[in-house]
Amino acid sequence: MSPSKGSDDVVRLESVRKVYGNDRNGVVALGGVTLGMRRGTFTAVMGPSGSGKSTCLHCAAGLDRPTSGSVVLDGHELTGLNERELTRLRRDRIGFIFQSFNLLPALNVVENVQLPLRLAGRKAKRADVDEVLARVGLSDRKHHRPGELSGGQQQRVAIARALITKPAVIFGDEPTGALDTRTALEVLALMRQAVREVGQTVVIVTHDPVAASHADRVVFLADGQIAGELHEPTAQAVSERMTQLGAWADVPAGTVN
Ligand SMILES: Nc1ncnc2c1ncn2[C@@H]1O[C@H](COP(=O)(O)OP(=O)(O)OP(=O)(O)O)[C@@H](O)[C@H]1O
Repeated sequence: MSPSKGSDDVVRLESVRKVYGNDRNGVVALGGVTLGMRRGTFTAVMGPSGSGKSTCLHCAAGLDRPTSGSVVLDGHELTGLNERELTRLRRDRIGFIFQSFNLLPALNVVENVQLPLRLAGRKAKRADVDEVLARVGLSDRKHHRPGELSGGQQQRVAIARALITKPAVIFGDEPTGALDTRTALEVLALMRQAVREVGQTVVIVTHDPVAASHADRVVFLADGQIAGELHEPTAQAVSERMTQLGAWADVPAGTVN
């Protein structure tokens, strides 16, 4: 396969290797991955359990450091940055969406959305907050706390919180993993909309072929290596590729969409 190349890449991993533990009994989570994500595209990373998906996402987002290789995000080489510089880069240029939403329970919706800007010492303009909340369909829930919202609504707050900083990339680690099918589709549609309407770059890890079919491209990992990719994927094609990779071997029949 030929990973995408070129200056349009907003994230680029070059020969990224990640070994957990020491040289003798280490686990090779990534064995030299080269991969680019173009600006304004939606990429899903898939692969069997333990294939290195989360490690790949974490290295790309500066949450984990590669053992060797290079990661360039929005023109910045991450591997040379110290912890403080990495923290600032994550705060200013990256949005995160997690399976478990990660909202602060004591803050209401508006305050949760404003949080990344506050942490950066920037003023969150009310009009900007209103705009992102309208975009995710939560204009009527501004003063609710997370505990008063459904799972789908909480994830929409997390998307609004990720969008408010206008990050170079939004990374999602199983962003629909805790949602029912219909709610997951709404959340995926919102991410798709952010890509289409404001040119947002989105990269998610998912186990779900239906979720992956919303992406422009699916990148498959197996044993810490790129094992192929699909463009304009259908859920059926993704599912077949996962079967070829032996992804469902340990899953009881009928539990995969
Ligand atoms: N902190 C760690 N210490 C040691 N080994 C780790 C650590 N994190 C991940 N690994 C190992 O690295 C490999 C890749 O893990 P990773 O979590 O990236 O896979 P994954 O594809 O995201 O898996 P899953 O789909 O099950 O979440 C696995 O063998 C895992 O056990």
